[in-house]
Amino acid sequence: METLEFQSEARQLLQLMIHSIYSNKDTFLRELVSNASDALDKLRLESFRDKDMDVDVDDLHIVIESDPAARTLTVRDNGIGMTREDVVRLIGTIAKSGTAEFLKQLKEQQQSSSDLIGQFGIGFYSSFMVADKVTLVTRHPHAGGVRWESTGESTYTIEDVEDAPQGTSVTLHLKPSDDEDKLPDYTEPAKIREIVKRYSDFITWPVRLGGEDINSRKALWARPASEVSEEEYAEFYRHISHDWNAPLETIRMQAEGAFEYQALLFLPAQAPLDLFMRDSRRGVQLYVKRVFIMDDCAELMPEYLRFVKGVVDAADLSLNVSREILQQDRQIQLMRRRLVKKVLSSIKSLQSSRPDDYAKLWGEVGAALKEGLLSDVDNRTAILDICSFASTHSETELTTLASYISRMKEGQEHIYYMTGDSRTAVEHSPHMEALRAKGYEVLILTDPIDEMWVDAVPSYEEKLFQSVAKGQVDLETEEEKSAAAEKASEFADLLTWMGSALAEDVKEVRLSTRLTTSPACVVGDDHDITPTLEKMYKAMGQELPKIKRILELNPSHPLVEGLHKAFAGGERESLADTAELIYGMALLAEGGELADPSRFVKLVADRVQRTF
Ligand SMILES: Nc1ncnc2c1ncn2[C@@H]1O[C@H](COP(=O)(O)OP(=O)(O)OP(=O)(O)O)[C@@H](O)[C@H]1O
Repeated sequence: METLEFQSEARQLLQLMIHSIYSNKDTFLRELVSNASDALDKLRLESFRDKDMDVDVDDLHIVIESDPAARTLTVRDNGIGMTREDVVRLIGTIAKSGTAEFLKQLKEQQQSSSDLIGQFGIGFYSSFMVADKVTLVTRHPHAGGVRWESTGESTYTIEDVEDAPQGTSVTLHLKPSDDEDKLPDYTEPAKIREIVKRYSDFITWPVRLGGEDINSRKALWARPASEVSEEEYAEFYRHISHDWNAPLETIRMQAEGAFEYQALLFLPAQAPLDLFMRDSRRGVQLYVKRVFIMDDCAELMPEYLRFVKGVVDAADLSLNVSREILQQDRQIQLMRRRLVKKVLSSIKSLQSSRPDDYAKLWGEVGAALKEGLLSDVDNRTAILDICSFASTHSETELTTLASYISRMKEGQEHIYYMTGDSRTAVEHSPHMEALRAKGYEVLILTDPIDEMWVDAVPSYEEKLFQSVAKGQVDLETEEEKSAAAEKASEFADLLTWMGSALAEDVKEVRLSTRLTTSPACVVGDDHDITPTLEKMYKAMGQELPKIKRILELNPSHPLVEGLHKAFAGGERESLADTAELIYGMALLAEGGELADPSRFVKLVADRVQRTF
């Protein structure tokens, strides 16, 4: 027998379970039954793939046994089981992405830890909410038996056993029942039956207690919608999503005819913790005629809809279907197209019928949805329809593009936006001045993905998207235009000189029509990438050639007027420093970074000194 230590994250989670703050302790049984059901799915699948595997798959089931005298409860399955290595890896450590983040959040907000536990899904470890010792005996078809035991403290024991049956049994040595601590007597058959009915009724495998099947095993998606209760949907959602919250919306679909399928999909009330982590995700499961085939079926749901959970049951596929076959199957592609349209249209109807729920969903998964603007060109308009953005129209409320357009000023041709790191940075950026002065509304885009899609999506409802930090701002009247032309010729020499003084950093210096109070700002050409995007590329390790933008000066700002005068008076040497200072200030004003901050500070210090 060997005694091993739990990995430190695992130990922390176990402590959390032992001193559980989660009030609904019944859920431990759901987790064990759910794991057993997964193990049975896996064994059946393996037996399809590996014809030589010598296991009996005719009577796959889950058995629950209780012993009131010994105060034990056992959940046993004859599924895939685990090898010794599996046990050490799967039960002794937590490889799940997001664990570290989860534990951090938990430390930060002790209050709502039960919600967080729910979101993370603690699976097997939840046994320690109700047991002071857990024994697991398991055997994988290709390996010998293993016995694992722990009290949930820092260590566990593991040993080989001779005569373990195929599959896994988990025996809980229950803590004494205690009404005050909301710990019922889990050895009582009525209690067990009630929990299984409530949480696991739809499990496709029989769950047996005292020789009797206690779950109805009816696939929810095969039952008439009118007969399935909200609560049943919610439990099923929890089973497949490992989210302990109820779903925000349930979507059902059915197609008859040449290619028959049924789909039961869910939109989450809370984003999965791993939404923006690339490795671990569980999306839509594929079933064929009620038989589980695979998890996370990428062929059924595009990546940007990875928060959609659920089941698709296709009648006309082979049970042996592989990812390769799915990828090439035209019917699957058609089906996926319809599923995507259905999800997008469901979100759209949520938007009009339950705006608060829509807003909640958008807050949770909007940033993922926007990825679709880049990857799903066919549905671009449908995605734009359901997008919401912060805007200068309201401090707190988001706006849809349709309502932006409804507020557009007479003669306004563009949907103005500005990207940046934060709302404050965008609002205070000099680029906004003229638009604010003229009363135009500007969308404030601060998600990293915004930097990308704005370059790819030209318009919405025939209105072009226009960055306020790029290109020239349109002038409205003839007077404005001729006044600007006059100023430009007045400043021409200064601009040329400054252009060459700053040639390392900018490609042009020109007068601005967008500034009212700032002396200067830096703008891009229409097709230049923005500084934020440049930063993102750098963070991903991509070296880009130096991007030079355009420095715009505000000719009515006293600083620029003074510069103009000094230049006309023949001053050059100290003006080179001034030019550099103005460029640096423009960068800082938009929340950008200076190439050489210490040099900038020195120039400022020099100037300030001279004022004493
Ligand atoms: N009855 C079982 N038979 C075979 N393997 C099992 C069984 N129970 C657990 N396992 C293995 O141990 C792993 C960890 O289980 P655990 O319940 O902690 O997490 P999970 O089911 O993967 O996810 P979640 O925490 O979201 O429920 C499982 O993924 C599975 O591989």
